[in-house]
Amino acid sequence: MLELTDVTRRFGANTAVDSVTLSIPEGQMVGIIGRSGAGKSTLLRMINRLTGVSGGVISHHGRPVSTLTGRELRSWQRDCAMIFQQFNLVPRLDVVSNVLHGTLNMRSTFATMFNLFPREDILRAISILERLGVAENAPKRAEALSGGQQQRVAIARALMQSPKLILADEPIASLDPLNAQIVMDALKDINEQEGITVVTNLHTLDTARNYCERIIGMAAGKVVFDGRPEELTTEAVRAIYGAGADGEEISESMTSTSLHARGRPADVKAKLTPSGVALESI
Ligand SMILES: Nc1ncnc2c1ncn2[C@@H]1O[C@H](COP(=O)(O)OP(=O)(O)OP(=O)(O)O)[C@@H](O)[C@H]1O
Repeated sequence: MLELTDVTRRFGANTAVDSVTLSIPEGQMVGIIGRSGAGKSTLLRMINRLTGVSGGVISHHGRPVSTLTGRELRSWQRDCAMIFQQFNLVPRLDVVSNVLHGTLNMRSTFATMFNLFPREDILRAISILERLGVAENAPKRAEALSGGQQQRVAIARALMQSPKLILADEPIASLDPLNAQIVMDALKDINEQEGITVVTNLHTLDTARNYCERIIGMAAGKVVFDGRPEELTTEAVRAIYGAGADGEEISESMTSTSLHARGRPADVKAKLTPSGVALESI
C-alpha cells in the first residue's frame, strides 16, 4: 500500500500540490487526470522523490519514503520506476544498453561506466524487449526508433529495475493514437500479469476511462475526484476541468485523444477506442 498523507509541495508562493491524502493498494492501475498545471507531475515526482515534499508524509507498506536519504533513497527509487513523456533514453546508445541502464542503481559505477553487464542481465533485457515487441531493434541506437518504439524501450528499462510501482508521467502525450494504444496496452498488461501498481498521468479522459480501474482528478493542486471510471459523471468532469479561463465550457479536445494529422483537415479527429482508432468529424 502506498499512502500519501497531507502531501503538499510549494514552489515559492505557488502551491503545486495542496494537502493530498490518498491510499493506493498494491496492484492497482490508477489514472491521474486534470488540466495543465493541476499538479499531476509534481505529485508523481514526489512519490519517486525526484521532487521533495514541502509537507506531509509519503509511505510504502508503512515505511516513510518521503524522508529517505542515501542508499535507502536509491533503493526506493529503484522500486518505483518512472516513465516520462519524452522517453528519457540515451539517444546515441543502443537499445539493449538503454534497457540495461535500468540496473544502474544495482551496480558499481565502474561496471556502469564501461558498459559491463552480466550475460544473464543481457538475456533478461532481450527477453523484456521481446515481450514488448521491440527486440529486433536491440542493436540500434535509441534515436533511430519511432516515438512509440522508444517508449516501449523506456518501459523495458523500467521493468529491468524489477519495480514494485511504475509511475508514468504522460507516457502517451507525444505519441500518435495507434502508438498510444500500444503503449497503454503494454502498461495494462504489465499491471495485470505482474501485479505491478501503475500510476499514470494522462491528459486524455477517454484513455483514463478505458485503461484505469481508478481515476483521480486534480484541480489546482487538490484531489477533486477519486473513484471508478463509471462514477465520473459530467459534473465530476466539470469539477476537474472546470470552465476555460475565458469562461468557455470544457471541450472534448481538452479531455480526449485528438490528432490533427499532417495533410488532414483540422475538423477530423482521431479517437482512441478500445477496438482501435476511429476517425470522427467534429
Ligand atoms: N520546478 C518547478 N519550479 C517552479 N514551479 C513549478 C515547478 N514544477 C512545477 N511547478 C508549478 O507547479 C504547478 C503544477 O505543475 P505540474 O507540472 O505538476 O502540473 P501538471 O498537472 O503536471 O501540468 P502539465 O500537464 O502541464 O504537466 C504549476 O503551476 C507549475 O508551474
